Amino acid sequence: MGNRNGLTAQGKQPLFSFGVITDVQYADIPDGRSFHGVPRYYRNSIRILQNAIHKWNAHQNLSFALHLGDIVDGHCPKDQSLSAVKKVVKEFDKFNGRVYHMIGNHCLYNLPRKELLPLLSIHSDDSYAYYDFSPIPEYRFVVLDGYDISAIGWPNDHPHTIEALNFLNKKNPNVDQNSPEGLVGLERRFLKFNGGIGKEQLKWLEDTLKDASNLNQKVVVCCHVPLDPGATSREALLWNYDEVMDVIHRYNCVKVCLGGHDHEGGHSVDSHGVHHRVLEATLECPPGTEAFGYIDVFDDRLSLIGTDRMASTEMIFNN
Ligand SMILES: Nc1ccn([C@@H]2O[C@H](COP(=O)(O)OP(=O)(O)OC[C@H](O)CO)[C@@H](O)[C@H]2O)c(=O)n1
Repeated sequence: MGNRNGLTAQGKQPLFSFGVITDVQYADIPDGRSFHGVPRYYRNSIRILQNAIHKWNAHQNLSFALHLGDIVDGHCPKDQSLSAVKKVVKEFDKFNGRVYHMIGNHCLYNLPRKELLPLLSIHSDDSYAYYDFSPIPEYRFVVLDGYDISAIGWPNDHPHTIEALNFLNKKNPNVDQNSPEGLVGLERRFLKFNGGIGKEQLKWLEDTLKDASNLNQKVVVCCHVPLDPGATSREALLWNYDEVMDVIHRYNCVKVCLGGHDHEGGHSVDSHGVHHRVLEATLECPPGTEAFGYIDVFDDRLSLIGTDRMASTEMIFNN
């Protein structure tokens, strides 16, 4: 990975670079399949993570790494959830740099937020999992909590569980609300394994983007659940992706949105020129294949250098 003098093929030095991987979804169980029959390799995924970290460390110039969510799988036996999360975190700890996590539905099938967030080094008094950081003054990363309004992860009597269940009951009449049967077009996103961004978080996002604009920072928004229908299947889209994108489009500072959750991955450029890159999942890589990468950051583009099943992607900003 990388080249001898740190220059890219275009001959320019990146401002900084960072590692990316998503949907490790580890569990110490035999291989299985998704609901739709796609093979899933629960044990192999941690081997891919080990290889990713080996390559990231060999690169020697990655400032940090991002895991876009779903650290363990929902099929992990519940008496092993804690040890499984700790085992994957221990692997991430071997990376010579900070790792930023976000939460996915499978994390929340295993552990309640209160237990999960400290393990992922997401420090929050109220169990919300949104935060931002700035690796260099010119760039800011905004990490969204896509399960803020969610039927999974909060205590049953939490206002956000109640809001999510009321919302789902209006939008999805199926007995199994993980099923999109009968839902049409973009309404197929109203599934229990997705979630939404609540009012407070939307306000925080708006304030953060305002601040970033004042500081002349470029912003990368990260969320486990994708934000643009062009980059994902309709069934994997954030419930209120439209409200979130309305906020994002009010500011010119957001250049790229990164996501996970939709295991095949995807890339789109939306009506405002924002790139959406949904990353290919580790879990569905057959043994002998892999999916991870690193991103070189420039003032005018992000350049994803993918390994194997993670496609390389040039994300050039429109202004
Ligand atoms: N039609 C369906 C689809 C899924 N389920 C069940 O819902 C749970 C979550 O599904 P899963 O595919 O494991 O979710 P991922 O987060 O790994 O992937 C997201 C998708 O790629 C988005 O399209 C699980 O228990 C399924 O069995 C269901 O009941 N009915």
